[in-house]
Amino acid sequence: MIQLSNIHFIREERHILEDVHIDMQKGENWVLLGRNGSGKTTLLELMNGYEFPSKGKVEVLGNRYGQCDVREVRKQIGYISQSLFEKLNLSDPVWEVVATGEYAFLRFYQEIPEEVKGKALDMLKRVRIPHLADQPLGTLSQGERKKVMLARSLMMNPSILIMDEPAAGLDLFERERLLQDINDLSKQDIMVVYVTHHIEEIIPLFTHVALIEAGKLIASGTKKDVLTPENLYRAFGVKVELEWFRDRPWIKVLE
Ligand SMILES: Nc1ncnc2c1ncn2[C@@H]1O[C@H](COP(=O)(O)OP(=O)(O)OP(=O)(O)O)[C@@H](O)[C@H]1O
Repeated sequence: MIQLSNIHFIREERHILEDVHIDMQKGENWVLLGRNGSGKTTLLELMNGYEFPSKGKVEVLGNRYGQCDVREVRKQIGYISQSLFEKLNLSDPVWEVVATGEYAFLRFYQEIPEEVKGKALDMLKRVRIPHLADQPLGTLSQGERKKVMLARSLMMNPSILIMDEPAAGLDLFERERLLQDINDLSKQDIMVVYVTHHIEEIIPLFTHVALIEAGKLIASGTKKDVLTPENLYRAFGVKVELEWFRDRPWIKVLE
């Protein structure tokens, strides 16, 4: 569903990505894991067609970027990021913010059809915040805001859902509630691509991990193959021990 081949991304004489290959197949859900500034968000921008590689090939849902209308491909991709959140209007009621996802608008300037409103309310039920439907977006907690983004991105029934550090800034309770909603996506026919630097966010939904350091791929493949103390040391420069509990990896720092 997403193929990145021989990707190089050079800006201002800096090699930000170097010879990256990742092949994401249907039925898989991926985590891109790596330190701050390793190139994770840049990879997401390439998948969305907001950036183009200096060299290499990006193919998404059978469309080769550069030879297709990227806007058409984007209609099948949900993207959750802080920069998108910042474009939303904090005074709009939550249900309306969710409803805008149906058309990939940022705001409505005309009446919203009843069926779209109904669908938005259903999405809010799905992420367990139906009681917040009429509240202005700006009054919500950080965790609730992330759930609104998730509900909004599901409105257009995407084939791929890309999330850039959705759990950043959440406390343990809020993080686990959000991760539970994301894990529930396993019931749906949707590929999830998730960026984080926190290993414990690799919930059972995720099947594969790409580990990246300074723009280079250290390893990519099934999570049990990639998440070894050796690979994590290469990516994070910290010696760790790793333990699997309920199909989630937990780490102990050794030094
Ligand atoms: N258009 C650009 N021009 C110059 N430098 C860029 C550009 N885009 C990204 N970079 C640089 O590339 C590096 C990788 O950035 P990126 O945002 O992809 O990292 P990241 O792994 O997502 O980091 P974080 O976890 O901190 O969000 C950073 O050092 C960033 O400053």
